[in-house]
Amino acid sequence: MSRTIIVSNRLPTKILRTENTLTFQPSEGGLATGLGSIYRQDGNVWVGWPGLFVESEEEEQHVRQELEADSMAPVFLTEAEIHDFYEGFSNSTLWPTFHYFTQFATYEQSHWEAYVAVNEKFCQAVLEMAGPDDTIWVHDYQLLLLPEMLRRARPDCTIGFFLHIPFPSHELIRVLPWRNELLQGMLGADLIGFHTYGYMRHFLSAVSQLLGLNSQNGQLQTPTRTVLVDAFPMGIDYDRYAQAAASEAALAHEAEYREALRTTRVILSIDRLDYTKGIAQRLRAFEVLLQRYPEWAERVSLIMVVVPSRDQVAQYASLKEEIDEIVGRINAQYRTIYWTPIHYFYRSFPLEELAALYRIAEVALVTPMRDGMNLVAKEFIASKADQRGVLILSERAGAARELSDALIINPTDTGQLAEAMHDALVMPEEEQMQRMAAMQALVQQYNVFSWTKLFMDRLSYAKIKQLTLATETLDTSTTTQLVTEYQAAERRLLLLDYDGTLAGFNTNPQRARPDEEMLLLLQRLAENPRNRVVVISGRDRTTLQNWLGHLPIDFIAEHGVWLRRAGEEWTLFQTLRNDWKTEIRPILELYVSRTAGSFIEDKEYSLVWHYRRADAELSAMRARELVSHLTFLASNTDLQVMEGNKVIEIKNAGINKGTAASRWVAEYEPDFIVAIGDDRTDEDTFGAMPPEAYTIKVGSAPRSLARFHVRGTTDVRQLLRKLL
Ligand SMILES: O=P(O)(O)OC[C@H]1O[C@H](O[C@H]2O[C@H](CO)[C@@H](O)[C@H](O)[C@H]2O)[C@H](O)[C@@H](O)[C@@H]1O
Ligand SMILES: O=c1ccn([C@@H]2O[C@H](COP(=O)(O)OP(=O)(O)O)[C@@H](O)[C@H]2O)c(=O)[nH]1
Repeated sequence: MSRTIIVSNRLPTKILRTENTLTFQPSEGGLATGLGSIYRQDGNVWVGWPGLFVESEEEEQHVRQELEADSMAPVFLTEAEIHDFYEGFSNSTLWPTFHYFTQFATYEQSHWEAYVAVNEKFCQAVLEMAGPDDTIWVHDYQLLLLPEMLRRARPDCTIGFFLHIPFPSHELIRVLPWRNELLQGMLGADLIGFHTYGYMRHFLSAVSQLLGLNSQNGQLQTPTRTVLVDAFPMGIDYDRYAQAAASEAALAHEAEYREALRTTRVILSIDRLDYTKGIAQRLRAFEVLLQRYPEWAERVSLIMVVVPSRDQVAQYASLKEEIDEIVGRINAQYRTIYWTPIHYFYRSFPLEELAALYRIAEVALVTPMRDGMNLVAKEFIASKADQRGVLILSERAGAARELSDALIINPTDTGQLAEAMHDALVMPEEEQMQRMAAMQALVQQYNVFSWTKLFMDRLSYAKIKQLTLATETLDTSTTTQLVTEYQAAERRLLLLDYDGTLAGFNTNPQRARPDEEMLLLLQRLAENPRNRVVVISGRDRTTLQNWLGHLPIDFIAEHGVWLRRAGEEWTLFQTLRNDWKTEIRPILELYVSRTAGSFIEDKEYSLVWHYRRADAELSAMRARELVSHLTFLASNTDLQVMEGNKVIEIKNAGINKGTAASRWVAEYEPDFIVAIGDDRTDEDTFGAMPPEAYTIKVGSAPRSLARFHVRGTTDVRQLLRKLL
């Protein structure tokens, strides 16, 4: 039976050692609490770290058995690994960078090496248990390399990846020395999910700017596969929190707290200790509230739960000291015999006590500087059976994209936050209920179960999409078949595109000169009297002549405008005009001046706007604009607009690589054809070939007319070598 293997750094159960006994208890943190409700279904299993350093093999065995009985498989980490991988790379490099706190980020090579090694450790653990039909669902920033590692070991397996923290602007990602490896690691997945569309947009932009990979509607083309990218705002187990809040135990705790607090009204804040959560700023805002509105003294208290977290990381330890200091100062200044302004707890609470806190609070303060989602906000909403209560929510929490009925604030604006607290305390009940009802409907419907289903459905869709889009890979057996047919044939035609096929791309096209090996390969292939080798390119004839003209090969240049048979003169495909250039060139010049890095190539019978060196997003936008502008001008003329790989070309209509290549097929009457190309313009060649021809697309091949695809220029070289 197929099942889902959830993989995250932390398991939903953590194990504590007190003297000689081990205690198993629920982990804190949104990932563990959120997914805690789903992993036990359908034979699923959760792979992760149990938070314990085992001291003997027997202990390891015992822990493994206990966890296995509850559908978990532990990955044990050593103290050194936790230091370098968890506290180091995960929480001192990635966490601050992804939350826009680069001033706290460190860049240690040894931490990176530990990160790679621990991701490999997780990879081994997953591979040991994953069957061919299992779905692997990798979670979060601690395991960014894992999808690609798994993909290398199991090319066909189904892998989903979800990032629980923000994905920041490309400007922050580019600071990381290991940025490309991290992005490549994520791209091993079939589906990559984020909490919000904003994070998804940043990711696609980073992938485009740093790896040069394009996407359309969240569909990303890597050299080998189509990867889907989408936004899935995570929900909570609504009923669990609603039921906990209605439980006898929660009511009893609430009664206790009420008795102790007497008539004091309650503002609540609950977070892990983290500088991203805006705890210090929130305390200052509470102080501003007491200064601006002295009438709240003795009438309102802040109950603040801070759950210990990552306290071995220096920034967390100093934040703890800062919070202690601010709480001490405010309490010392405002406290009376009858009233404590801030009730501060530095520990975690069991579910029923948390539920009682959610119940008793009239206002919840969720005011992070940055937060992937924030589940506390949603748990507060689920706990409010009587719909009274106000949520104050930071605009920089992922949850703010959904919970627009909260009072949305900028967490750095302490004045605004203090006013929001006042507004919340005086908000009429009717308005509270209206806002709360709307948020409850949303949080109840988009819960963690619907979130999981949506993700899993989309992951299946990603797999189907890959199958329908992909052309067949030119694997060992099809290559053997190709070579066998080639060897048996008498009249072979080899149509080879140049850029992206024979040669790799260079940001300066004039630098993509042929290397010695390519020249030798073409020479030797063309020397065989049974072969006709044609380089079929969009390049101008002068460049092709200079680079390859001494070889005994044929040429189709400028996408079919100029033709040359080996040893003969260049001829035009048909009579052409180029008087149109005077009108079109100024338009292209306008786009060059508006798009830094782009330039014009003036060929004999065409004009080309190149944008490979320009900013990816800006030039993609300009390219759309230019195509529609040129297409409008070209209508009712004999001109055509062609889109290639980061180029837009305008030229005489009716001529393309396909029409030119057909002339070779008709004249030469080959009994074997191989046509290789990487570009939109090579599709014309593929489309013009008879069905038995070996048409090969270089790179991933959504909607290609080619029968096969290979990954890149290295594979092309290998294939040509095999033909010799
Ligand atoms: O495992 P820890 O180092 O103790 O940290 C706890 C978790 O913190 C982060 O939670 C995130 O996930 C939540 C659910 O999606 C989300 O609401 C929150 O905004 C995130 O910060 C972290 O991403 C997890 O990996 C940690 O386990
Ligand atoms: O004493 C506590 C306080 C909080 N939490 C839980 O910790 C999670 C915090 O998740 P959130 O998404 O708000 O932030 P994260 O800590 O993951 O960054 C929530 O589910 C809380 O219920 C907990 O288990 N024990």
